Amino acid sequence: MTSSDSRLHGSQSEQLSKLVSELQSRGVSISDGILVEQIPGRGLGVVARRVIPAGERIVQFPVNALLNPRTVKAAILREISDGGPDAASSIFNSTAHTNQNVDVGRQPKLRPSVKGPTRQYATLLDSLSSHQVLAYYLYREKLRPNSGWTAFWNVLPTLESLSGVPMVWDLLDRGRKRFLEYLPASTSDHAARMSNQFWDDFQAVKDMFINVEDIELFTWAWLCVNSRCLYYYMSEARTSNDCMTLAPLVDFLNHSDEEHCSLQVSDAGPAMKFFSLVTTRAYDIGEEIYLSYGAHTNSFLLCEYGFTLATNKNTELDITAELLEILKHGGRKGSRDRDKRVAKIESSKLKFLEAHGYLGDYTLSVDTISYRTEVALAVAQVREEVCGDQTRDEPKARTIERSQLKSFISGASNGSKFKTKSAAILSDILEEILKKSDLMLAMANDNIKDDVDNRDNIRRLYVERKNIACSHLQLLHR
Ligand SMILES: C[S@@+](CC[C@H](N)C(=O)[O-])C[C@H]1O[C@@H](n2cnc3c(N)ncnc32)[C@H](O)[C@@H]1O
Repeated sequence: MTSSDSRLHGSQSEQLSKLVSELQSRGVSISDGILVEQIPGRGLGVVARRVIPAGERIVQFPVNALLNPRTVKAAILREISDGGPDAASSIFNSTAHTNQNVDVGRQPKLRPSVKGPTRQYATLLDSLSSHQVLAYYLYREKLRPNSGWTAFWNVLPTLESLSGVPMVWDLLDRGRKRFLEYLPASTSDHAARMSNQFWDDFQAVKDMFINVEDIELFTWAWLCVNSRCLYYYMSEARTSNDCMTLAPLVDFLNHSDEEHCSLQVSDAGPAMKFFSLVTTRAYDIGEEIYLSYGAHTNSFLLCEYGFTLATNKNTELDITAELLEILKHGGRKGSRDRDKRVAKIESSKLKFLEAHGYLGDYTLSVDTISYRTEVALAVAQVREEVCGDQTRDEPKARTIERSQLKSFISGASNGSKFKTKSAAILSDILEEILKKSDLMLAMANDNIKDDVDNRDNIRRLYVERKNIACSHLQLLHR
């Protein structure tokens, strides 16, 4: 692997060469067919410097050279066992041992290999999520002049170049907080969930370790982990969210909605386990090599990674906010048509949906309506009492309607009874979405003139919403 000096500024190119040497000294094999380049609009990326056939292993890591909870916890514990109690007190808060916030229930089985004085620290580390432990490790190592991974930290994006992520607009502002007002509701909900998770993680890390004060540095570390980790199964993981690994260099691959490469784990016996990046198609010289980060919509990509795709085959229109509004209040004030069609309802409809596992996540793809959405549309049109418990003296019509609804939810009927009204409610929602999208597009154009990248990302979200709304309106009015 070489770096293309012409397109990387001097020090970055030097750091990249150092990173490659560092990786090779850790047993990582890197194909001579790739180079890292600056790609307009995408930061650094990986490019083919010769023809690469499908099936070529372009990077191969011995698994102990990866940066994941298993390897970083082991590194911290090694430091403690080599340095004794002084080393432990230079890492852990003295209150961490007694901290009531440590959720004992979340601890996985202790690794039997961890014995003796480091065992209590292993227990503490195991109480953190993978994201927390990795973000802490990046935070800490970035500050250490003698870190074994300095060359890696030095080629990671700066916090400023991660500022496409809406969570950062809120956290650090820098004149961008106002962009949040232009996001569709489902995207701002996603950004808010991420912010909450970030603050929980920051608190958990501050509670456990000393010297975690610099919010900007922690934001950088947390976002690097969030946007660069790959899926890697570890038996001690509590959930798939814990299966996170950093694989320096592989993390320079940008995302495409097409599959171009795959990640493989091969096991050739003890101490011979490898994590590899393998091409799944051929590449010509100069072609960028991509990895699919998953079947993600632009809204998801923006929130988690800070970019959107000009064309994305994973499009989706999220109407959760609009439909919940109807389920809660029976539509907006002044929409007489809808008031006629949708019964006035209170939260019993939401309770009913929750009890049946259908509360929230209402989406449409270009040509299909998700089943969850169909169920919510059916619930939106029935009378409130239908969603309550059956009473002894209730009218027969209500009992029949409830059983029709339940039979649709359970899949025993096709819900044809609800179709006409569902179409009318959906049509209203989509017309509103078209109007609102036009308004937001105009406002984003007028008010975000100074930040073209963020403006264009926001614009794409509304263009996508409009396209799906139009396609469904055509289907509904056919
Ligand atoms: C795993 S890193 C990929 C390497 C990254 N470009 C860099 O310079 O380090 C993921 C980040 O790359 C950028 N990125 C990835 N795919 C992209 C794409 N298709 N278009 C624009 N930016 C992309 C986003 O900033 C994302 O958060």
